[in-house]
Amino acid sequence: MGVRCVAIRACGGGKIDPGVPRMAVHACGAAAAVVALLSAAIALQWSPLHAVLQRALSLHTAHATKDMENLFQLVRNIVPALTSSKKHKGQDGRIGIVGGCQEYTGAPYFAGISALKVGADLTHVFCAREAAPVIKSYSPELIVHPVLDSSNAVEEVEKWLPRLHALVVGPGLGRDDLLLNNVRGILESTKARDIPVVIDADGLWLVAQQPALIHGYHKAILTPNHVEFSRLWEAVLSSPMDSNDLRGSTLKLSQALGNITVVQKGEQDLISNGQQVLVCNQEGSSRRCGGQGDLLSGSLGVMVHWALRAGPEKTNGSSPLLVAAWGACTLTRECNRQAFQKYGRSTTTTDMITEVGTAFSRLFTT
Ligand SMILES: NC(=O)C1=CN([C@@H]2O[C@H](COP(=O)(O)OP(=O)(O)OC[C@H]3O[C@@H](n4cnc5c(N)ncnc54)[C@H](O)[C@@H]3O)[C@@H](O)[C@H]2O)[C@@H](O)CC1
Ligand SMILES: Nc1ncnc2c1ncn2[C@@H]1O[C@H](COP(=O)(O)OP(=O)(O)OP(=O)(O)O)[C@@H](O)[C@H]1O
Ligand SMILES: [Mg+2]
Repeated sequence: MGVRCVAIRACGGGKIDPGVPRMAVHACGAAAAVVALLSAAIALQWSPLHAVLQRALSLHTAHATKDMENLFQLVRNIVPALTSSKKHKGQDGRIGIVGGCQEYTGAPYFAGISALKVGADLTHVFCAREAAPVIKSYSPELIVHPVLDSSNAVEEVEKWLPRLHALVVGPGLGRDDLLLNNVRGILESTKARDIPVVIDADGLWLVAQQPALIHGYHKAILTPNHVEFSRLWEAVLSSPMDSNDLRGSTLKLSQALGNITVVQKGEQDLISNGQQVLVCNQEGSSRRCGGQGDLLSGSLGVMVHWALRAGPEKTNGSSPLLVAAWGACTLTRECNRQAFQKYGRSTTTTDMITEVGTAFSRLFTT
């Protein structure tokens, strides 16, 4: 806005004319714009308006900084301490990942290993038969169940559900009808047991086909990327999306889905439960390799368990799901930043996962 006013001044007028076309403004020339920028800066520096703006901006910055500090503290509050000798295996998280098919084996691996690296004790991957040996070969850390395309898939997963603290549904699931139908049954069972669920990737495809499946389930978090968000919007809202108001859109989508938590990933991650919107703009990088969303959904699976277990005193009355989502977004972006510093253009999601430990300590360990 400031630059635009300045450029209009350079055209000879002292008044701001909102009707001046941008092209006309640009035609004034770069040199004039530079002179104008300098003179406007000097003029503003001396005006009382400058003082008011300065104060408003610093107040805004102070509030934003304070909010940010608070959010970091809330995430720290939910992280389980590693000081007790009375811990048993599984206590800090038994997380299920539902995904993995013939085409996609990397995504469920990324989600599962990220959950472990963040601090879960056990990760179970429920995938299609063909994907299982491949996923197992990536890592001995994951427990892999080749059940998702079997005729009794829902029963097979139900056997494990009572032992799981959270489910991440969708990474590398694909869009095969048989698999999607089984996942529908698994989601119904998960809701009936009140288990928190993170829905990502092709799990969101399923939700876009059948929003009622998740509508109003308060332990659900959806993590759409840009395209997945638009798809969900079209499925549940009749009005066109305002792409200039992404915060408002995230809030509205959450409301339309019965106030479930929505994380719209992008240049900034926008997180809403239909009542408030949190923004995560932790520095990342411009490297947009595939799999970063899987790192996010796997991390979120653990953090949502921690946040719900910690209870509202630890999150200071804020929604535990919002706190968990903000924590997982911040962590993912920090992993991206750290990996990019080391590997630049060749950064891949595997490099980001290597950074989870140091990124987590840097952000959330006091
Ligand atoms: N190594 C693997 O196995 C991976 C598998 N993946 C899986 O691949 C399947 C399809 O996932 P997709 O994310 O491709 O979903 P879609 O098939 O819905 O495609 C989304 C498309 O949108 C594009 N896109 C994303 N963000 C955008 C933005 N801000 N602006 C414009 N375009 C944008 C992407 O390039 C992609 O082509 C899922 O099952 C997913 O989990 C991915 O997670 C990536 C890694
Ligand atoms: N333009 C951007 N600038 C900075 N960070 C971004 C940008 N777009 C996405 N991210 C970050 O990358 C992470 C994954 O988001 P992305 O949109 O790539 O998910 P995705 O498409 O589902 O990924 P995946 O390839 O795993 O399916 C999020 O933490 C998000 O904050
Ligand atoms: Mg994705």
